[in-house]
Amino acid sequence: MTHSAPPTAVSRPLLEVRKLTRVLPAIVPVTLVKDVNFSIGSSEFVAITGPSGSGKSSLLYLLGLLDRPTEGEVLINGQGTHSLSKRDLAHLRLEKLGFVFQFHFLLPEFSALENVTIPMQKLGQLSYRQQRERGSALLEGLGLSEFLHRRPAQLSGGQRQRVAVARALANAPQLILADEPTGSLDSVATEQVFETLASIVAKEETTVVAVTHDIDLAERMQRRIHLVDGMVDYDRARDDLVNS
Ligand SMILES: Nc1ncnc2c1ncn2[C@@H]1O[C@H](COP(=O)(O)OP(=O)(O)OP(=O)(O)O)[C@@H](O)[C@H]1O
Repeated sequence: MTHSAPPTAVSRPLLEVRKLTRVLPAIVPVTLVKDVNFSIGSSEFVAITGPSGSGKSSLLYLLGLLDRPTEGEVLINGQGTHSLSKRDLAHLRLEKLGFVFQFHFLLPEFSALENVTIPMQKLGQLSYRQQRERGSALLEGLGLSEFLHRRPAQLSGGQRQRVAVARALANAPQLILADEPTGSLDSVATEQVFETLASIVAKEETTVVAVTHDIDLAERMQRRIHLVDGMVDYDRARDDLVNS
């Protein structure tokens, strides 16, 4: 049920989903996501919330083009994605999307800086020197200038997750998708990572969509899409923004 209108009507939204449905085939099919519709514009900070098993991660995987819907589609900058090949989807992900997961998934044998340059190497648009410069600037911008050459094991949990955020920003994505980005962190590191994501939205003109169980964090984001049983229960702007 929709309790109030989404905050912005955008003519050509960054991300749009129409009648998005994902059913797992089985003797008794499992519906992960059902008839989900919304649009998300630039520089939005959106929480996806809902009870355990409500389909939050499944929805995020569909938004990130890591899984394909059974029905409906995901549009990025107004372009449909359903007919793209695996290779085209991979390129679109590399160029337009950044991912942050609950666990950092940094490569342990590489330094923070090397981890951040990996997506740039894959995209192949910058020289080695440019990659190092951009990687250093991203890490410095996230308060990690002293840790460029440290390996993940030499960093705290919050520092590792901020390196993962810098890696997600490597190719200047329009959209960052985060699945429980603070789920494995203590309260101090949670605050650092949250502030990092908020600053990206404010400064980089990047949209962040984050699945979270943390209702206090969700209420500090600009918009909340709440799922129940794979469906949108409500999609609303933060109250103080609605009333401002
Ligand atoms: N591969 C699978 N096979 C069978 N059921 C699955 C599969 N993947 C997900 N599910 C089920 O689909 C539902 C939605 O899962 P999903 O992980 O998207 O929910 P969630 O809201 O992210 O949950 P949580 O908050 O616990 O991480 C759950 O009931 C889950 O058990």
